[in-house]
Amino acid sequence: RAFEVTPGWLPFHPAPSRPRFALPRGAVDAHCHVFGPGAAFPYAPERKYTPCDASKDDLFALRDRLGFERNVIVQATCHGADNRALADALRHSGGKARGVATVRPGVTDSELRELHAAGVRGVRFNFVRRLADSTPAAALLEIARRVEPLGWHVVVYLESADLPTHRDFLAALPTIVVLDHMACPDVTQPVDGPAFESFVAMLREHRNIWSKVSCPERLSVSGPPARGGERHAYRDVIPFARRIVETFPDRVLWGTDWPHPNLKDPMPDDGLLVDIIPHIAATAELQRKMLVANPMRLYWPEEQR
Ligand SMILES: O=C(O)/C=C(\C=C(/O)C(=O)O)C(=O)O
Repeated sequence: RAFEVTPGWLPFHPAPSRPRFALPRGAVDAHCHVFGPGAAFPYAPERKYTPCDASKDDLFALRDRLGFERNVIVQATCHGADNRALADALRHSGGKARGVATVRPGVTDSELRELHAAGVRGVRFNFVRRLADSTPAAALLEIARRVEPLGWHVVVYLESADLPTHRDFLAALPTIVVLDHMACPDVTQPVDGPAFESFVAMLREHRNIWSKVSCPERLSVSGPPARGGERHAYRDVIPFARRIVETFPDRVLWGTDWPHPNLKDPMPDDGLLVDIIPHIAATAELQRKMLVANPMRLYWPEEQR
């Protein structure tokens, strides 16, 4: 069955460069997705966009090209709560990928066990207005309570303007909570201004709340490097990510966000995104925590190094 790709959809970069930054051994790309292929894994009828296909083989080829060893594959909203494409990618990863699924309130215990057996270790709640569905907070809390005994955590995608609205909900979650992309701060504001201070204060107050420091390309106003410009870019985002990495070194994760859903021009070179890492995690120790120790503790606890 052919799916009409959303007009203006940007496909992922066809030939990412090899990063100059050498990732530490065991590095994990802790935020990426697989899309379809739609012919085998149909996109959800309730989706808000229709992407171009981005298969597990494409993802694993990118992993090897960039120098990662493992992936955490996050269910994308275009597949709704149909986690078949995700589970298929996990099962074909040779144990090198774990997943974060989307489930609905009616999910059965056996479906949760099946997802766990495939390698799922968390659920995702999406409050970003253009992506969100209408599941009530009480139902999401119930899902969190049901997955906690499995050792799963909750990934939450929301925007900083909505943080006050969801603060109590986040505080009530009984699991580790991982906020996507630092809850999308407004990087035109000061990094020590009131808005980002309240984000930092929340992580300080709740030791179970972690943050991904990914997606500068989504958050940046200053944008990518000029053609042939310096390799590291998104200068306006770096101070925000750096502050979170240095303040909470044991509670940060990093991901490519490949294949970069809903990104407007220009599609980033994933190799260049990796080259930003030393600018947000300035020491080998901070890099090792963010890229290896933290994701291993959360997704492969049984392999604790
Ligand atoms: O992939 C991201 O982290 C960001 C986006 C989309 C999704 O995560 C999704 O559809 O699941 C977005 O901002 O549109």
